Amino acid sequence: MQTERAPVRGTVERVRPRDTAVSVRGLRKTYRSRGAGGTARVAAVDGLDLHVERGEIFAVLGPNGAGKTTTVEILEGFRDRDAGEVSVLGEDPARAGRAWRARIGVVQQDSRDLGELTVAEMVGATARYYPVPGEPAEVIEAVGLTEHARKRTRALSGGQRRRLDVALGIVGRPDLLFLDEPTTGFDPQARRSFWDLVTGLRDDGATILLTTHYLEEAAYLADRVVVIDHGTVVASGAPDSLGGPDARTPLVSWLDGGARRSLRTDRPTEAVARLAREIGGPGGEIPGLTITRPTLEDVYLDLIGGGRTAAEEGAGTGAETSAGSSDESSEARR
Ligand SMILES: Nc1ncnc2c1ncn2[C@@H]1O[C@H](COP(=O)(O)OP(=O)(O)OP(=O)(O)O)[C@@H](O)[C@H]1O
Repeated sequence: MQTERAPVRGTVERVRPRDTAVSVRGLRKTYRSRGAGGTARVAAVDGLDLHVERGEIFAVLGPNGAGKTTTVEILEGFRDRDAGEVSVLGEDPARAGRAWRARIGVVQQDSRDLGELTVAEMVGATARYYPVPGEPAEVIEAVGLTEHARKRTRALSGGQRRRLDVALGIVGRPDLLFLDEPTTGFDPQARRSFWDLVTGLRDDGATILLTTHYLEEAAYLADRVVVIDHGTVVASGAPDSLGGPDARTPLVSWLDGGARRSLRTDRPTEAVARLAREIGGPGGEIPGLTITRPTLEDVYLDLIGGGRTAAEEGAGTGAETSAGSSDESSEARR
């Protein structure tokens, strides 16, 4: 369990465990689905464990159908589970009451049916459900909808509707905010301001549980990520350490007689110096040299079995590298 230093009166410090926001053990959910061949059972969530600490942004990643939305809906109290222990802000969502719900903010995957109300009316009406809501005009400003505040919600664009969903999710000033693919349809600028908004909420003490297919979003926002596939956890950790240290080993790549060659090494400077001596042109210039460090997306794709092929990495030939006899610990020919 992670700990934080908590100052105690005087000069003595003690170590205390951080609070838990969400705890899940052995979660299971099976659906019946009807198809041409009769009724089949789909294990959407298959023995899932999660631990989210208060005050962190926690991202749940996984391919389509991995079980993310089912899991999140169970945590939100909107879906029953078949088995497993679930605690959200100290309560079981299947039994929690109105006071618990007022502490939870939800932005679901699908936009709500919005109808005739204006943005300002909708946010104002939603605020009244909560004991200590945010100021509607400030919330509308925070999601960048001020100039559309008097517009009827049915007249909003897709990205503007999504921003309104976010406004409705945060207007109750939740302790725990669920964001299920919140930035789908956002333009790049809106996505950036949304990221600032989310980090601001975290800095104000909220816990955020985010599902997203945008890996750069998870890399930017999340304190920790979990990758799930077929309803179970395949990896978890901080975005920059997911998959273990070898997963981020840099790739040095260059052209040799027209063929692209590459070398994985945790000492790229040394490899480049050797290449410059051995195959470098005038001034030691190495043709087509690139050095890349795998991104969260690369690591994710490897974890779920959709990693880059040698061809995608530009190796093509599988030829041995001239630096291939190096003693670099994590060398791999591509
Ligand atoms: N109401 C339902 N009835 C039957 N099967 C369902 C139902 N909801 C989800 N499933 C199935 O359960 C599995 C997990 O679905 P879920 O929506 O939780 O995945 P997801 O990770 O959120 O996917 P996506 O990234 O596409 O949103 C899928 O195989 C899906 O087809």
